Amino acid sequence: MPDAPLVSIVMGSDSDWPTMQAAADACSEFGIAFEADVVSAHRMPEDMIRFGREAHSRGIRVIIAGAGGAAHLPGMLAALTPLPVIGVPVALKYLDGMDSLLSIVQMPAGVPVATVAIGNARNAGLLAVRILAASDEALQARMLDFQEQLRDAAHAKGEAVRARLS
Ligand SMILES: Nc1c(C(=O)O)ncn1[C@@H]1O[C@H](COP(=O)(O)O)[C@@H](O)[C@H]1O
Repeated sequence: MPDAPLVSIVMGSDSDWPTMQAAADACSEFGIAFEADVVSAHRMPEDMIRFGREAHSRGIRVIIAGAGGAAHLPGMLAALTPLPVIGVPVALKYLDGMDSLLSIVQMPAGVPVATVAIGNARNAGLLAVRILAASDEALQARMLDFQEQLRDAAHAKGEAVRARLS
C-alpha cells in the first residue's frame, strides 16, 4: 500500500499545475508522500470548506495552496485548518502575478499563510519538507545533505566566474 500523504498540494485550477508541479517534485525528491488536487474557494466553496476542515484529520501535516489572480484559496484554507499553509502566487496573463502575491501575502494577524515568491512552488515544496523535518531526524539529515549540495554548487559557480577573469 502507498504511504498516506503528509502534504496536500491544492490549486485553484488545473491551469496552475505547470507552476505547482515543482512543489510535487520537491516532495518526491525527499520521498515525502503527497496528494494533489484542484480546490477552489471561488468555484467550489462547499468542497473547499470540507477539504479545509478535514485535512488534518486525514493525516495531512502541511497544505501547499497555489492560486492565481484573486487568490483567496490559501487564506481561506488557513482560516479553516490548524495546519501550516504555504501559499504560492501563480502568475496569470495580466499583472505578472502581483495580483496573486498581494492577495495571498497580506493576511490579517492570527491567520498565517507562509507565502513564497511568485511562481516559486519549488520553495513551497522545500519549506513543507523542512516543516516535516523539524520532527523527523532522518529527514532533517537529508535536508542538511541537500543544503551541502547547494553550497558546493554555489562554490563551483564562484570558481567559474573567477576562471573567466584569469
Ligand atoms: N484564485 C483562484 C481560486 C480561488 O482562490 O479560490 N479559484 C480559482 N482561481 C484561479 O483562477 C485562475 C484561472 O483559472 P482557469 O484557468 O481555470 O480559468 C487560476 O490561476 C486559479 O488558481
